[in-house]
Amino acid sequence: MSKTYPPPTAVIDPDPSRSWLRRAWPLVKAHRLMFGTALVSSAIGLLVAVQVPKLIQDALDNSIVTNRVPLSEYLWWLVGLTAVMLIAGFLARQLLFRTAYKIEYDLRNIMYEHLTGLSFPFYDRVQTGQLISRANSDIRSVQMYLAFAPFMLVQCAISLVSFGYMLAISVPLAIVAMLPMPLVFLTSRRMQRSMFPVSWLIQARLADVATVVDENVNGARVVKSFAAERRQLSLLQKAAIKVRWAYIKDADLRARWTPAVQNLPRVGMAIVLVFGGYLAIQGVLGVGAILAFNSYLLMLQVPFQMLGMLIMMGQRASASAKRLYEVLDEKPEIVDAPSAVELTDARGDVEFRDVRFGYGDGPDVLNGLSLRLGSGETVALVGRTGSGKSTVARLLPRFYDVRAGSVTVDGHDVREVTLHSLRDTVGIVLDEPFLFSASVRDNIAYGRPDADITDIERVARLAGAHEFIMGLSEGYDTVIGERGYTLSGGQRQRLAIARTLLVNPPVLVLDDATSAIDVQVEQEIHAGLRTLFAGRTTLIIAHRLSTISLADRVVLLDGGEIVADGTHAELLENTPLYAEVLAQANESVEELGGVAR
Ligand SMILES: Nc1ncnc2c1ncn2[C@@H]1O[C@H](COP(=O)(O)OP(=O)(O)OP(=O)(O)O)[C@@H](O)[C@H]1O
Repeated sequence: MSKTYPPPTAVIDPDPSRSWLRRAWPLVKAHRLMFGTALVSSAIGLLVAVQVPKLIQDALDNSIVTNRVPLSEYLWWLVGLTAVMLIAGFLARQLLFRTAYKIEYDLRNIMYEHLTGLSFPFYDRVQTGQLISRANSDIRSVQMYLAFAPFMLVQCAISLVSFGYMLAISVPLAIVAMLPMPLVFLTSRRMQRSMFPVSWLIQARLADVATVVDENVNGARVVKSFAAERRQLSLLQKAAIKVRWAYIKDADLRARWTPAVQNLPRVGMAIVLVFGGYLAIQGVLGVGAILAFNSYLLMLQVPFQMLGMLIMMGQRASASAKRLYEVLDEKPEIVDAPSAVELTDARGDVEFRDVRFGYGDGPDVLNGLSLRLGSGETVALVGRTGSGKSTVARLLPRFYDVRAGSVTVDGHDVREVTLHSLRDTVGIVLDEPFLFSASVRDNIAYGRPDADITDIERVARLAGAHEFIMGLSEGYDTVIGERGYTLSGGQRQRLAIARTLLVNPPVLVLDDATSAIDVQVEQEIHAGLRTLFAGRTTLIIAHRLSTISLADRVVLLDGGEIVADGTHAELLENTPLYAEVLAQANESVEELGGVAR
Protein backbone atom coordinates (compact mmCIF):
# COMPACT_ATOMS: atom_id res chain seq x y z
CA MET A 1 0.00 0.00 0.00
CA SER A 2 1.33 3.42 -0.81
CA LYS A 3 1.65 5.88 2.03
CA THR A 4 -0.65 8.87 2.05
CA TYR A 5 0.85 12.29 2.59
CA PRO A 6 -0.72 15.37 4.10
CA PRO A 7 -2.75 17.44 1.66
CA PRO A 8 -1.86 21.12 1.23
CA THR A 9 -3.09 23.20 4.16
CA ALA A 10 -4.36 26.06 2.06
CA VAL A 11 -5.78 26.98 -1.30
CA ILE A 12 -5.13 29.91 -3.57
CA ASP A 13 -7.95 32.45 -3.52
CA PRO A 14 -9.86 31.61 -6.72
CA ASP A 15 -10.99 35.20 -7.42
CA PRO A 16 -8.91 36.32 -10.44
CA SER A 17 -9.85 39.97 -9.94
CA ARG A 18 -7.79 40.14 -6.75
CA SER A 19 -4.11 41.10 -6.55
CA TRP A 20 -1.61 38.26 -6.65
CA LEU A 21 -0.62 38.82 -3.05
CA ARG A 22 -4.22 38.75 -1.85
CA ARG A 23 -4.75 35.50 -3.71
CA ALA A 24 -1.63 33.96 -2.21
CA TRP A 25 -2.36 35.21 1.29
CA PRO A 26 -4.17 32.00 2.46
CA LEU A 27 -0.85 30.17 1.97
CA VAL A 28 0.84 32.38 4.54
CA LYS A 29 -2.19 32.51 6.79
CA ALA A 30 -2.26 28.72 7.07
CA HIS A 31 1.09 28.88 8.90
CA ARG A 32 0.44 32.10 10.79
CA LEU A 33 1.42 30.75 14.20
CA MET A 34 4.80 29.48 13.08
CA PHE A 35 5.42 32.45 10.83
CA GLY A 36 4.27 34.94 13.49
CA THR A 37 6.63 33.38 16.05
CA ALA A 38 9.48 33.60 13.52
CA LEU A 39 8.78 37.28 12.92
CA VAL A 40 8.41 38.10 16.63
CA SER A 41 11.66 36.23 17.41
CA SER A 42 13.38 38.11 14.65
CA ALA A 43 12.06 41.42 15.98
CA ILE A 44 13.20 40.58 19.53
CA GLY A 45 16.67 39.57 18.27
CA LEU A 46 17.01 42.79 16.29
CA LEU A 47 15.72 44.98 19.12
CA VAL A 48 18.27 43.42 21.45
CA ALA A 49 20.99 43.87 18.84
CA VAL A 50 20.13 47.57 18.73
CA GLN A 51 20.86 47.78 22.48
CA VAL A 52 24.41 46.50 22.08
CA PRO A 53 26.04 49.64 20.61
CA LYS A 54 24.37 51.69 23.33
CA LEU A 55 25.75 49.32 25.96
CA ILE A 56 29.24 49.60 24.49
CA GLN A 57 28.89 53.36 24.43
CA ASP A 58 27.95 53.39 28.13
CA ALA A 59 30.72 50.94 28.99
CA LEU A 60 33.25 53.12 27.18
CA ASP A 61 32.02 56.38 28.65
CA ASN A 62 31.22 55.20 32.18
CA SER A 63 33.76 52.45 32.83
CA ILE A 64 36.75 53.01 30.60
CA VAL A 65 36.89 56.81 30.23
CA THR A 66 35.52 57.87 33.62
CA ASN A 67 35.60 54.64 35.68
CA ARG A 68 32.27 55.38 37.37
CA VAL A 69 30.71 51.93 36.89
CA PRO A 70 32.57 48.59 37.11
CA LEU A 71 33.16 47.18 33.62
CA SER A 72 32.01 43.71 34.72
CA GLU A 73 28.46 45.02 35.03
CA TYR A 74 28.43 45.83 31.31
CA LEU A 75 30.08 42.55 30.49
CA TRP A 76 27.28 40.61 32.18
CA TRP A 77 24.73 42.62 30.29
CA LEU A 78 26.56 41.86 27.08
CA VAL A 79 26.56 38.12 27.88
CA GLY A 80 22.83 38.26 28.65
CA LEU A 81 21.96 40.16 25.49
CA THR A 82 24.09 37.84 23.37
CA ALA A 83 22.26 34.83 24.81
CA VAL A 84 18.90 36.38 23.92
CA MET A 85 20.15 37.19 20.41
CA LEU A 86 21.35 33.62 19.95
CA ILE A 87 18.04 32.10 21.00
CA ALA A 88 15.95 34.60 19.06
CA GLY A 89 18.16 34.21 15.98
CA PHE A 90 17.88 30.44 16.14
CA LEU A 91 14.11 30.50 16.51
CA ALA A 92 13.64 33.11 13.81
CA ARG A 93 15.71 31.25 11.25
CA GLN A 94 14.38 27.80 12.09
CA LEU A 95 10.76 28.83 11.96
CA LEU A 96 11.18 31.10 8.96
CA PHE A 97 12.74 28.37 6.82
CA ARG A 98 10.18 25.85 8.01
CA THR A 99 7.39 28.20 7.03
CA ALA A 100 9.05 28.89 3.68
CA TYR A 101 9.31 25.19 2.83
CA LYS A 102 5.80 24.50 4.06
CA ILE A 103 4.51 27.23 1.75
CA GLU A 104 6.51 25.67 -1.07
CA TYR A 105 5.10 22.21 -0.29
CA ASP A 106 1.57 23.59 -0.34
CA LEU A 107 2.12 25.51 -3.54
CA ARG A 108 3.69 22.52 -5.27
CA ASN A 109 0.82 20.28 -4.20
CA ILE A 110 -1.84 22.78 -5.21
CA MET A 111 -0.18 23.17 -8.58
CA TYR A 112 0.27 19.49 -9.40
CA GLU A 113 -3.09 18.49 -7.98
CA HIS A 114 -4.64 21.02 -10.31
CA LEU A 115 -2.56 19.83 -13.25
CA THR A 116 -3.63 16.24 -12.74
CA GLY A 117 -7.25 17.40 -12.65
CA LEU A 118 -7.01 19.11 -16.03
CA SER A 119 -8.46 17.37 -19.03
CA PHE A 120 -6.97 16.11 -22.28
CA PRO A 121 -7.78 19.27 -24.27
CA PHE A 122 -5.49 21.24 -21.93
CA TYR A 123 -2.64 18.78 -22.42
CA ASP A 124 -3.17 18.95 -26.19
CA ARG A 125 -2.77 22.73 -26.03
CA VAL A 126 0.23 23.32 -23.79
CA GLN A 127 3.80 22.08 -23.75
CA THR A 128 3.66 20.24 -20.47
CA GLY A 129 7.41 19.66 -20.07
CA GLN A 130 8.16 23.34 -20.25
CA LEU A 131 5.20 24.19 -18.10
CA ILE A 132 6.40 21.94 -15.30
CA SER A 133 10.02 23.08 -15.37
CA ARG A 134 8.88 26.71 -15.37
CA ALA A 135 6.45 26.01 -12.55
CA ASN A 136 9.33 24.83 -10.37
CA SER A 137 11.21 28.11 -10.54
CA ASP A 138 7.99 30.11 -10.29
CA ILE A 139 6.98 28.28 -7.14
CA ARG A 140 10.38 29.03 -5.64
CA SER A 141 10.27 32.74 -6.40
CA VAL A 142 6.74 33.16 -4.97
CA GLN A 143 7.70 31.21 -1.86
CA MET A 144 10.82 33.36 -1.35
CA TYR A 145 8.86 36.55 -1.50
CA LEU A 146 5.98 35.39 0.70
CA ALA A 147 8.33 34.19 3.42
CA PHE A 148 11.23 36.62 3.22
CA ALA A 149 9.54 39.91 2.41
CA PRO A 150 7.82 40.22 5.82
CA PHE A 151 11.14 39.27 7.41
CA MET A 152 12.90 42.08 5.58
CA LEU A 153 10.14 44.50 6.50
CA VAL A 154 10.67 43.67 10.18
CA GLN A 155 14.36 44.48 9.70
CA CYS A 156 13.49 47.78 8.10
CA ALA A 157 11.06 48.62 10.91
CA ILE A 158 13.61 47.86 13.60
CA SER A 159 16.14 50.03 11.83
CA LEU A 160 13.88 52.95 12.71
CA VAL A 161 14.69 52.20 16.34
CA SER A 162 18.40 52.40 15.50
CA PHE A 163 17.76 55.73 13.88
CA GLY A 164 15.83 56.84 16.97
CA TYR A 165 18.88 56.03 19.10
CA MET A 166 21.08 57.97 16.73
CA LEU A 167 18.78 60.97 17.02
CA ALA A 168 18.85 60.64 20.79
CA ILE A 169 22.65 60.82 20.74
CA SER A 170 22.87 63.78 18.41
CA VAL A 171 20.31 65.11 15.98
CA PRO A 172 22.76 66.99 13.70
CA LEU A 173 25.18 64.06 13.60
CA ALA A 174 22.31 61.63 12.85
CA ILE A 175 21.16 63.74 9.93
CA VAL A 176 24.64 64.20 8.52
CA ALA A 177 25.47 60.50 8.96
CA MET A 178 22.34 59.51 7.05
CA LEU A 179 23.28 61.58 4.01
CA PRO A 180 24.93 58.71 2.09
CA MET A 181 22.04 56.31 2.79
CA PRO A 182 19.86 57.30 -0.18
CA LEU A 183 22.96 56.68 -2.24
CA VAL A 184 23.26 53.18 -0.72
CA PHE A 185 19.65 52.53 -1.62
CA LEU A 186 19.98 53.87 -5.15
CA THR A 187 23.20 52.00 -5.84
CA SER A 188 21.85 48.68 -4.57
CA ARG A 189 18.68 49.23 -6.56
CA ARG A 190 20.69 49.90 -9.68
CA MET A 191 22.73 46.82 -8.96
CA GLN A 192 19.59 44.69 -8.66
CA ARG A 193 18.15 46.29 -11.74
CA SER A 194 21.10 45.44 -13.90
CA MET A 195 21.46 41.97 -12.43
CA PHE A 196 17.80 41.05 -12.51
CA PRO A 197 17.51 40.44 -16.28
CA VAL A 198 20.74 38.45 -16.23
CA SER A 199 19.46 36.14 -13.50
CA TRP A 200 16.29 35.54 -15.55
CA LEU A 201 18.46 34.87 -18.55
CA ILE A 202 20.52 32.34 -16.60
CA GLN A 203 17.36 30.49 -15.61
CA ALA A 204 15.97 30.45 -19.12
CA ARG A 205 19.26 29.29 -20.59
CA LEU A 206 19.67 26.58 -17.99
CA ALA A 207 16.21 25.38 -19.00
CA ASP A 208 17.39 25.31 -22.64
CA VAL A 209 20.37 23.16 -21.68
CA ALA A 210 18.06 20.87 -19.73
CA THR A 211 15.82 20.51 -22.79
CA VAL A 212 18.76 19.60 -25.04
CA VAL A 213 20.07 17.09 -22.50
CA ASP A 214 16.59 15.66 -22.02
CA GLU A 215 16.08 15.22 -25.76
CA ASN A 216 19.51 13.68 -26.12
CA VAL A 217 18.80 11.14 -23.44
CA ASN A 218 15.20 10.37 -24.34
CA GLY A 219 15.83 10.49 -28.04
CA ALA A 220 19.15 8.63 -27.78
CA ARG A 221 17.87 5.90 -30.08
CA VAL A 222 16.96 8.33 -32.84
CA VAL A 223 20.17 10.32 -32.41
CA LYS A 224 22.28 7.20 -32.71
CA SER A 225 20.37 5.73 -35.58
CA PHE A 226 21.03 8.88 -37.62
CA ALA A 227 24.61 9.04 -36.30
CA ALA A 228 23.76 12.58 -35.27
CA GLU A 229 25.79 12.65 -32.06
CA ARG A 230 28.09 15.44 -33.33
CA ARG A 231 25.13 17.62 -34.28
CA GLN A 232 23.48 17.05 -30.92
CA LEU A 233 26.75 17.80 -29.16
CA SER A 234 27.12 21.10 -30.96
CA LEU A 235 23.53 21.94 -30.00
CA LEU A 236 24.47 21.34 -26.40
CA GLN A 237 27.67 23.35 -26.75
CA LYS A 238 25.73 26.23 -28.21
CA ALA A 239 23.31 26.18 -25.28
CA ALA A 240 26.17 25.75 -22.78
CA ILE A 241 28.08 28.70 -24.25
CA LYS A 242 25.00 30.85 -23.78
CA VAL A 243 24.78 29.78 -20.14
CA ARG A 244 28.48 30.53 -19.69
CA TRP A 245 28.03 33.98 -21.19
CA ALA A 246 25.14 34.74 -18.84
CA TYR A 247 27.06 33.51 -15.78
CA ILE A 248 30.13 35.56 -16.70
CA LYS A 249 27.94 38.60 -17.26
CA ASP A 250 26.44 38.02 -13.83
CA ALA A 251 29.89 37.71 -12.21
CA ASP A 252 31.02 40.83 -14.06
CA LEU A 253 28.10 42.86 -12.77
CA ARG A 254 28.61 41.53 -9.28
CA ALA A 255 32.29 42.48 -9.36
CA ARG A 256 31.35 45.94 -10.51
CA TRP A 257 28.58 46.67 -8.05
CA THR A 258 29.22 44.73 -4.85
CA PRO A 259 32.33 46.68 -3.70
CA ALA A 260 30.47 49.94 -4.28
CA VAL A 261 27.40 48.83 -2.38
CA GLN A 262 29.47 47.41 0.45
CA ASN A 263 31.82 50.35 0.79
CA LEU A 264 29.45 53.25 0.39
CA PRO A 265 28.42 53.20 4.07
CA ARG A 266 32.06 53.85 4.94
CA VAL A 267 31.53 57.33 3.56
CA GLY A 268 28.96 57.76 6.31
CA MET A 269 31.45 56.43 8.83
CA ALA A 270 34.04 58.92 7.66
CA ILE A 271 31.51 61.72 8.07
CA VAL A 272 30.75 60.50 11.57
CA LEU A 273 34.45 60.44 12.34
CA VAL A 274 35.03 63.97 11.06
CA PHE A 275 31.86 65.66 12.29
CA GLY A 276 31.54 63.46 15.41
CA GLY A 277 35.23 64.01 16.20
CA TYR A 278 34.66 67.74 15.95
CA LEU A 279 31.68 67.50 18.32
CA ALA A 280 33.75 65.34 20.72
CA ILE A 281 36.58 67.88 20.71
CA GLN A 282 33.99 70.55 21.46
CA GLY A 283 32.92 68.41 24.41
CA VAL A 284 29.36 67.93 23.03
CA LEU A 285 29.76 64.16 22.47
CA GLY A 286 31.56 61.30 24.26
CA VAL A 287 33.94 58.96 22.44
CA GLY A 288 31.56 56.07 23.13
CA ALA A 289 28.81 57.92 21.27
CA ILE A 290 30.90 58.03 18.11
CA LEU A 291 31.54 54.31 18.34
CA ALA A 292 27.84 53.59 18.93
CA PHE A 293 26.96 55.82 16.01
CA ASN A 294 29.11 53.87 13.65
CA SER A 295 27.57 50.59 14.77
CA TYR A 296 24.08 51.94 14.17
CA LEU A 297 25.12 53.15 10.79
CA LEU A 298 26.29 49.67 9.85
CA MET A 299 23.00 48.24 11.06
CA LEU A 300 21.05 50.74 8.99
CA GLN A 301 22.97 49.90 5.87
CA VAL A 302 21.41 46.42 5.65
CA PRO A 303 17.76 47.52 5.30
CA PHE A 304 18.72 50.14 2.75
CA GLN A 305 20.43 47.50 0.65
CA MET A 306 17.54 45.13 1.21
CA LEU A 307 14.87 47.54 0.07
CA GLY A 308 16.22 47.38 -3.46
CA MET A 309 16.24 43.61 -3.34
CA LEU A 310 12.75 43.53 -1.91
CA ILE A 311 11.40 45.52 -4.84
CA MET A 312 13.08 43.20 -7.34
CA MET A 313 11.92 40.09 -5.55
CA GLY A 314 8.42 41.51 -5.56
CA GLN A 315 8.49 42.09 -9.30
CA ARG A 316 9.82 38.63 -9.96
CA ALA A 317 7.32 36.97 -7.61
CA SER A 318 4.46 38.87 -9.18
CA ALA A 319 5.42 37.68 -12.67
CA SER A 320 5.85 34.12 -11.39
CA ALA A 321 2.56 34.16 -9.54
CA LYS A 322 0.75 35.35 -12.64
CA ARG A 323 2.13 32.42 -14.61
CA LEU A 324 1.11 29.97 -11.88
CA TYR A 325 -2.35 31.50 -11.67
CA GLU A 326 -2.73 31.17 -15.42
CA VAL A 327 -2.59 27.40 -14.95
CA LEU A 328 -4.55 27.40 -11.69
CA ASP A 329 -7.34 29.45 -13.26
CA GLU A 330 -7.61 26.93 -16.06
CA LYS A 331 -10.84 25.03 -15.43
CA PRO A 332 -10.94 21.32 -16.17
CA GLU A 333 -13.23 20.91 -19.15
CA ILE A 334 -14.29 17.36 -18.47
CA VAL A 335 -15.81 17.20 -15.00
CA ASP A 336 -18.54 15.34 -13.16
CA ALA A 337 -21.97 16.86 -13.71
CA PRO A 338 -23.64 17.86 -10.41
CA SER A 339 -26.28 15.21 -11.03
CA ALA A 340 -23.77 12.53 -12.12
CA VAL A 341 -24.60 9.01 -10.99
CA GLU A 342 -22.30 6.07 -10.32
CA LEU A 343 -22.08 3.56 -13.12
CA THR A 344 -21.97 0.22 -11.37
CA ASP A 345 -22.11 -3.38 -12.59
CA ALA A 346 -22.38 -2.25 -16.17
CA ARG A 347 -23.63 -4.77 -18.73
CA GLY A 348 -21.54 -3.02 -21.33
CA ASP A 349 -24.18 -1.85 -23.81
CA VAL A 350 -22.40 0.88 -25.73
CA GLU A 351 -23.89 3.30 -28.21
CA PHE A 352 -22.57 6.24 -30.20
CA ARG A 353 -25.56 8.19 -31.52
CA ASP A 354 -25.10 10.82 -34.29
CA VAL A 355 -21.78 11.83 -32.78
CA ARG A 356 -20.13 14.94 -34.11
CA PHE A 357 -16.70 15.74 -32.75
CA GLY A 358 -13.52 17.70 -33.52
CA TYR A 359 -10.49 18.73 -31.48
CA GLY A 360 -10.42 22.26 -30.01
CA ASP A 361 -11.70 24.69 -32.62
CA GLY A 362 -10.63 22.35 -35.41
CA PRO A 363 -12.86 20.82 -38.07
CA ASP A 364 -15.13 17.86 -37.37
CA VAL A 365 -13.28 14.56 -37.25
CA LEU A 366 -16.44 12.54 -36.62
CA ASN A 367 -19.46 13.59 -38.54
CA GLY A 368 -22.70 12.03 -37.36
CA LEU A 369 -21.18 8.71 -36.35
CA SER A 370 -23.59 6.07 -35.06
CA LEU A 371 -22.42 2.72 -33.74
CA ARG A 372 -23.84 0.22 -31.33
CA LEU A 373 -21.94 -2.49 -29.46
CA GLY A 374 -24.20 -5.00 -27.75
CA SER A 375 -23.25 -6.29 -24.33
CA GLY A 376 -20.44 -8.85 -24.63
CA GLU A 377 -19.88 -8.19 -28.32
CA THR A 378 -16.43 -7.82 -29.87
CA VAL A 379 -16.32 -5.26 -32.66
CA ALA A 380 -13.33 -4.36 -34.81
CA LEU A 381 -13.11 -0.75 -35.98
CA VAL A 382 -11.25 -0.41 -39.24
CA GLY A 383 -10.46 2.65 -41.32
CA ARG A 384 -7.80 4.53 -43.23
CA THR A 385 -5.05 6.17 -41.22
CA GLY A 386 -6.31 9.47 -39.80
CA SER A 387 -9.95 8.47 -40.30
CA GLY A 388 -10.71 8.97 -36.59
CA LYS A 389 -10.54 5.47 -35.10
CA SER A 390 -8.55 6.51 -32.03
CA THR A 391 -10.86 9.47 -31.68
CA VAL A 392 -13.85 7.12 -31.37
CA ALA A 393 -11.92 5.19 -28.70
CA ARG A 394 -11.15 8.37 -26.73
CA LEU A 395 -14.78 9.46 -26.57
CA LEU A 396 -15.87 6.31 -24.78
CA PRO A 397 -13.99 6.93 -21.49
CA ARG A 398 -14.85 10.63 -22.00
CA PHE A 399 -11.35 11.92 -22.58
CA TYR A 400 -13.18 14.52 -24.68
CA ASP A 401 -16.82 15.58 -24.93
CA VAL A 402 -18.79 15.28 -28.14
CA ARG A 403 -19.91 18.41 -30.02
CA ALA A 404 -23.29 16.90 -30.77
CA GLY A 405 -25.02 13.57 -30.33
CA SER A 406 -24.21 11.26 -27.45
CA VAL A 407 -22.14 8.36 -26.23
CA THR A 408 -23.94 6.04 -23.84
CA VAL A 409 -23.04 3.06 -21.71
CA ASP A 410 -26.03 0.98 -20.55
CA GLY A 411 -28.24 3.84 -21.68
CA HIS A 412 -26.42 6.38 -19.48
CA ASP A 413 -24.90 9.32 -21.31
CA VAL A 414 -21.20 9.31 -20.38
CA ARG A 415 -21.60 12.97 -19.34
CA GLU A 416 -24.15 11.92 -16.75
CA VAL A 417 -22.08 9.38 -14.86
CA THR A 418 -19.11 10.03 -12.60
CA LEU A 419 -15.76 10.03 -14.40
CA HIS A 420 -14.34 7.68 -11.84
CA SER A 421 -17.00 5.02 -12.31
CA LEU A 422 -16.94 5.48 -16.10
CA ARG A 423 -13.20 4.94 -16.28
CA ASP A 424 -13.50 1.92 -13.99
CA THR A 425 -16.06 0.57 -16.45
CA VAL A 426 -14.21 1.37 -19.66
CA GLY A 427 -10.64 0.09 -19.83
CA ILE A 428 -8.50 1.42 -22.66
CA VAL A 429 -5.15 0.12 -23.90
CA LEU A 430 -3.22 2.45 -26.18
CA ASP A 431 -0.81 1.47 -28.93
CA GLU A 432 2.16 3.16 -27.30
CA PRO A 433 1.63 2.23 -23.70
CA PHE A 434 3.39 4.29 -21.10
CA LEU A 435 5.06 2.17 -18.47
CA PHE A 436 6.52 3.49 -15.25
CA SER A 437 10.08 3.01 -13.99
CA ALA A 438 8.93 0.48 -11.43
CA SER A 439 8.80 -3.31 -11.14
CA VAL A 440 6.81 -5.37 -13.63
CA ARG A 441 4.48 -6.33 -10.79
CA ASP A 442 3.81 -2.68 -9.85
CA ASN A 443 3.25 -1.76 -13.47
CA ILE A 444 0.62 -4.44 -13.92
CA ALA A 445 -0.97 -3.58 -10.58
CA TYR A 446 -1.13 0.13 -11.44
CA GLY A 447 -4.92 0.27 -11.54
CA ARG A 448 -5.33 -2.00 -8.49
CA PRO A 449 -2.30 -1.50 -6.24
CA ASP A 450 -3.68 -3.95 -3.66
CA ALA A 451 -3.90 -6.88 -6.11
CA ASP A 452 -2.08 -10.03 -5.02
CA ILE A 453 0.51 -11.81 -7.11
CA THR A 454 -1.88 -14.63 -8.11
CA ASP A 455 -4.18 -12.15 -9.81
CA ILE A 456 -1.25 -10.36 -11.38
CA GLU A 457 0.09 -13.64 -12.78
CA ARG A 458 -3.33 -14.66 -14.04
CA VAL A 459 -3.79 -11.54 -16.15
CA ALA A 460 -0.17 -11.68 -17.30
CA ARG A 461 -0.80 -15.22 -18.57
CA LEU A 462 -3.96 -14.12 -20.37
CA ALA A 463 -2.09 -11.28 -22.03
CA GLY A 464 0.69 -13.66 -23.05
CA ALA A 465 3.22 -11.87 -20.85
CA HIS A 466 3.94 -14.44 -18.16
CA GLU A 467 6.51 -16.39 -20.16
CA PHE A 468 8.75 -13.48 -20.98
CA ILE A 469 8.36 -11.97 -17.50
CA MET A 470 9.69 -15.22 -16.02
CA GLY A 471 12.64 -14.89 -18.37
CA LEU A 472 13.56 -11.47 -16.94
CA SER A 473 16.37 -11.37 -14.39
CA GLU A 474 14.11 -10.96 -11.39
CA GLY A 475 10.79 -12.08 -12.84
CA TYR A 476 7.90 -9.96 -11.63
CA ASP A 477 10.24 -7.93 -9.44
CA THR A 478 12.37 -6.77 -12.35
CA VAL A 479 12.43 -3.01 -12.47
CA ILE A 480 11.92 -1.90 -16.03
CA GLY A 481 13.96 1.04 -17.30
CA GLU A 482 12.59 4.44 -18.01
CA ARG A 483 9.25 4.18 -19.86
CA GLY A 484 9.84 0.47 -20.23
CA TYR A 485 12.61 0.84 -22.80
CA THR A 486 14.30 -2.31 -21.54
CA LEU A 487 11.39 -4.25 -23.02
CA SER A 488 10.45 -4.78 -26.64
CA GLY A 489 7.45 -2.93 -28.08
CA GLY A 490 5.39 -6.12 -28.09
CA GLN A 491 6.35 -6.91 -24.51
CA ARG A 492 5.35 -3.44 -23.42
CA GLN A 493 2.00 -3.85 -25.14
CA ARG A 494 1.38 -7.17 -23.41
CA LEU A 495 2.13 -5.60 -20.02
CA ALA A 496 -0.27 -2.78 -20.85
CA ILE A 497 -3.01 -5.27 -21.74
CA ALA A 498 -2.41 -7.13 -18.47
CA ARG A 499 -2.53 -3.84 -16.57
CA THR A 500 -5.95 -2.98 -17.95
CA LEU A 501 -7.29 -6.50 -17.51
CA LEU A 502 -6.45 -6.56 -13.85
CA VAL A 503 -9.08 -3.88 -13.34
CA ASN A 504 -11.50 -6.23 -15.12
CA PRO A 505 -13.47 -3.54 -16.96
CA PRO A 506 -16.82 -4.60 -18.47
CA VAL A 507 -15.96 -2.54 -21.55
CA LEU A 508 -12.55 -2.88 -23.15
CA VAL A 509 -11.00 -0.74 -25.87
CA LEU A 510 -7.82 -1.91 -27.55
CA ASP A 511 -6.47 0.94 -29.66
CA ASP A 512 -3.97 -0.79 -31.92
CA ALA A 513 -2.84 -2.44 -28.71
CA THR A 514 -1.33 -5.51 -30.33
CA SER A 515 0.32 -3.76 -33.27
CA ALA A 516 3.86 -4.39 -32.00
CA ILE A 517 3.28 -7.97 -30.93
CA ASP A 518 4.57 -10.18 -33.71
CA VAL A 519 2.02 -12.18 -35.60
CA GLN A 520 3.26 -15.50 -34.32
CA VAL A 521 3.09 -14.47 -30.68
CA GLU A 522 -0.27 -12.89 -31.32
CA GLN A 523 -1.55 -16.20 -32.68
CA GLU A 524 -0.24 -17.86 -29.54
CA ILE A 525 -2.05 -15.46 -27.27
CA HIS A 526 -5.25 -15.51 -29.29
CA ALA A 527 -6.76 -18.09 -26.99
CA GLY A 528 -5.94 -15.80 -24.07
CA LEU A 529 -7.36 -12.80 -25.91
CA ARG A 530 -10.57 -14.66 -26.70
CA THR A 531 -10.96 -15.47 -23.00
CA LEU A 532 -10.41 -11.80 -22.28
CA PHE A 533 -13.04 -10.66 -24.72
CA ALA A 534 -15.59 -13.18 -23.53
CA GLY A 535 -18.12 -11.65 -21.21
CA ARG A 536 -17.13 -8.06 -21.92
CA THR A 537 -17.88 -5.59 -24.66
CA THR A 538 -14.74 -5.03 -26.68
CA LEU A 539 -13.86 -2.47 -29.30
CA ILE A 540 -10.68 -3.40 -31.14
CA ILE A 541 -8.98 -0.91 -33.37
CA ALA A 542 -6.74 -2.91 -35.62
CA HIS A 543 -5.12 -3.02 -39.01
CA ARG A 544 -3.97 -6.56 -38.81
CA LEU A 545 -6.16 -9.33 -40.13
CA SER A 546 -5.31 -11.74 -37.38
CA THR A 547 -6.58 -9.27 -34.79
CA ILE A 548 -9.67 -8.40 -36.80
CA SER A 549 -10.47 -12.12 -36.97
CA LEU A 550 -11.04 -12.05 -33.20
CA ALA A 551 -14.08 -9.81 -33.67
CA ASP A 552 -17.69 -10.86 -34.10
CA ARG A 553 -18.35 -7.87 -36.31
CA VAL A 554 -16.34 -5.37 -38.29
CA VAL A 555 -17.26 -1.71 -38.85
CA LEU A 556 -15.57 0.51 -41.39
CA LEU A 557 -15.01 4.18 -40.62
CA ASP A 558 -14.61 6.73 -43.38
CA GLY A 559 -15.25 10.47 -43.64
CA GLY A 560 -16.17 10.58 -39.95
CA GLU A 561 -19.01 8.07 -40.37
CA ILE A 562 -19.52 4.33 -40.27
CA VAL A 563 -19.80 3.33 -43.92
CA ALA A 564 -20.04 -0.45 -43.56
CA ASP A 565 -21.00 -2.85 -40.83
CA GLY A 566 -20.98 -6.66 -40.96
CA THR A 567 -18.75 -9.70 -40.74
CA HIS A 568 -15.30 -9.65 -42.23
CA ALA A 569 -16.43 -11.83 -45.12
CA GLU A 570 -19.45 -9.60 -45.86
CA LEU A 571 -17.39 -6.46 -45.89
CA LEU A 572 -14.73 -8.04 -48.00
CA GLU A 573 -17.28 -9.02 -50.54
CA ASN A 574 -19.38 -5.86 -50.66
CA THR A 575 -17.10 -3.01 -49.71
CA PRO A 576 -14.10 -2.32 -51.95
CA LEU A 577 -12.81 0.34 -49.53
CA TYR A 578 -12.50 -2.34 -46.84
CA ALA A 579 -10.29 -4.52 -48.98
CA GLU A 580 -8.28 -1.44 -49.90
CA VAL A 581 -7.72 -0.44 -46.27
CA LEU A 582 -6.75 -3.95 -45.30
CA ALA A 583 -4.45 -4.31 -48.26
CA GLN A 584 -2.50 -1.28 -47.12
CA ALA A 585 -1.87 -2.86 -43.75
CA ASN A 586 -1.49 -6.49 -44.76
CA GLU A 587 0.79 -8.35 -47.07
CA SER A 588 -1.64 -9.40 -49.78
CA VAL A 589 -5.33 -9.21 -50.45
CA GLU A 590 -5.41 -12.88 -51.35
CA GLU A 591 -4.79 -13.74 -47.74
CA LEU A 592 -7.86 -11.82 -46.70
CA GLY A 593 -10.31 -14.34 -47.92
CA GLY A 594 -8.34 -17.08 -46.22
CA VAL A 595 -8.73 -15.48 -42.82
CA ALA A 596 -12.42 -14.98 -43.35
CA ARG A 597 -13.00 -18.65 -44.01
N1 LIG B 1 -5.17 15.53 -29.84
C1 LIG B 1 -5.50 15.95 -31.07
N2 LIG B 1 -5.63 17.25 -31.32
C2 LIG B 1 -5.98 17.69 -32.56
N3 LIG B 1 -6.20 16.88 -33.60
C3 LIG B 1 -6.09 15.56 -33.41
C4 LIG B 1 -5.72 15.02 -32.14
N4 LIG B 1 -5.70 13.68 -32.24
C5 LIG B 1 -6.02 13.38 -33.53
N5 LIG B 1 -6.26 14.51 -34.23
C6 LIG B 1 -6.68 14.58 -35.64
O1 LIG B 1 -7.89 13.87 -35.75
C7 LIG B 1 -7.92 13.08 -36.92
C8 LIG B 1 -8.21 11.63 -36.58
O2 LIG B 1 -7.14 11.12 -35.81
P1 LIG B 1 -7.17 9.68 -35.16
O3 LIG B 1 -5.94 9.55 -34.35
O4 LIG B 1 -8.45 9.46 -34.49
O5 LIG B 1 -7.08 8.75 -36.44
P2 LIG B 1 -6.84 7.19 -36.55
O6 LIG B 1 -7.87 6.68 -37.51
O7 LIG B 1 -6.79 6.57 -35.21
O8 LIG B 1 -5.41 7.14 -37.24
P3 LIG B 1 -4.26 6.01 -37.17
O9 LIG B 1 -4.80 4.79 -37.81
O10 LIG B 1 -3.16 6.62 -37.97
O11 LIG B 1 -3.91 5.84 -35.74
C9 LIG B 1 -6.58 13.30 -37.61
O12 LIG B 1 -6.78 14.24 -38.62
C10 LIG B 1 -5.68 13.87 -36.54
O13 LIG B 1 -4.77 14.78 -37.08
